[in-house]
Amino acid sequence: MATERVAEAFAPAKINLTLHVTGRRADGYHLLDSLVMFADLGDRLGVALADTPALTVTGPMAAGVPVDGRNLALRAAAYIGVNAAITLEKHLPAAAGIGGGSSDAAAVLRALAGLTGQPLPDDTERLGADVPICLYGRAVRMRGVGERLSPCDNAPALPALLVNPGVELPTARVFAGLECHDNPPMPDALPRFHSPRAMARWLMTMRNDLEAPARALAPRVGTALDALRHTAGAHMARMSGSGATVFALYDTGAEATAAAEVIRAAHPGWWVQPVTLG
Ligand SMILES: C[C@](O)(CO)[C@H](O)COP(=O)(O)OP(=O)(O)OC[C@H]1O[C@@H](n2ccc(N)nc2=O)[C@H](O)[C@@H]1O
Ligand SMILES: Nc1ncnc2c1ncn2[C@@H]1O[C@H](COP(=O)(O)OP(=O)(O)OP(=O)(O)O)[C@@H](O)[C@H]1O
Repeated sequence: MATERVAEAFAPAKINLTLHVTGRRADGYHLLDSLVMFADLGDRLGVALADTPALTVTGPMAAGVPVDGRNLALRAAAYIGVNAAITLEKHLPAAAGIGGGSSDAAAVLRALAGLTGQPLPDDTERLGADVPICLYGRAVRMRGVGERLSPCDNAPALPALLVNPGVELPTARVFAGLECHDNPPMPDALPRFHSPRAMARWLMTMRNDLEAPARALAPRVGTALDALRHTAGAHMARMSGSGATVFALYDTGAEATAAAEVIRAAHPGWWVQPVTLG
């Protein structure tokens, strides 16, 4: 029976600090080895049990987000067979490599599990490759196509700047542009990270294998990476996921905020957000 109770849920941006493409399955999906952390910035949802499914999308990044059955927030509720009325306040750009739709889906699954007492479902990667990591919600290494998770408990909080240069990159097109599908994974054992600087130094020796095809499709990804690398205090800059969002890492939040001002002044149309990753 329908109730008025609304569960509030937060859907943080997912950042792939590394993304090694290590193989390809028979169905065409790629095997990955990726270290993921989450930002203190994300979409905000309200979820209530209802007689029929409903979705309202608002917020600064709502333009162009589907409001019908294509929306992953609605698909997540349908996946567990619950009718839900969902409000989605969009703060993350879509098709941006930071897991917007997957994070919304994970937030809906968590909220509905709380409202109904049902356990979280298995096989959530069928909703989207990033849904299992978004359900996990904190620093994690993902392998396979995203279903093999190992905790990364020793990562320090990382001051970071996220920049999206205003170009949507469909994930499938970026994978299709990969020249080599069998690249080396990260080392079996990850080091212990004692500080943001130590972690950034190690991350510099790792890769995002999707960066080259994304830059070829959208040269503005390269422009944004160059701009970030030139900001004061930036240890490293890399693309997240299949792009086009890029990030840089700093020692302090003050450095990330100062860098944000510099980038905003030079590129007023870009989405620029200082955050902390955890
Ligand atoms: C690249 C990542 O963002 C890394 O976190 C994710 O693996 C992608 O997650 P996602 O956007 O939820 O991806 P999906 O919507 O499941 O897949 C979109 C398309 O990208 C390609 N795809 C995706 C994931 C993967 N491991 N290999 C692929 O080849 C497939 O063509 C797929 O049809
Ligand atoms: N809740 C949602 N928020 C944003 N886009 C959504 C949502 N549900 C479905 N979509 C559709 O999914 C497409 C991909 O958007 P999404 O934000 O999930 O990006 P993504 O780059 O695939 O994320 P990632 O690859 O990091 O998982 C969008 O173009 C949009 O049409």
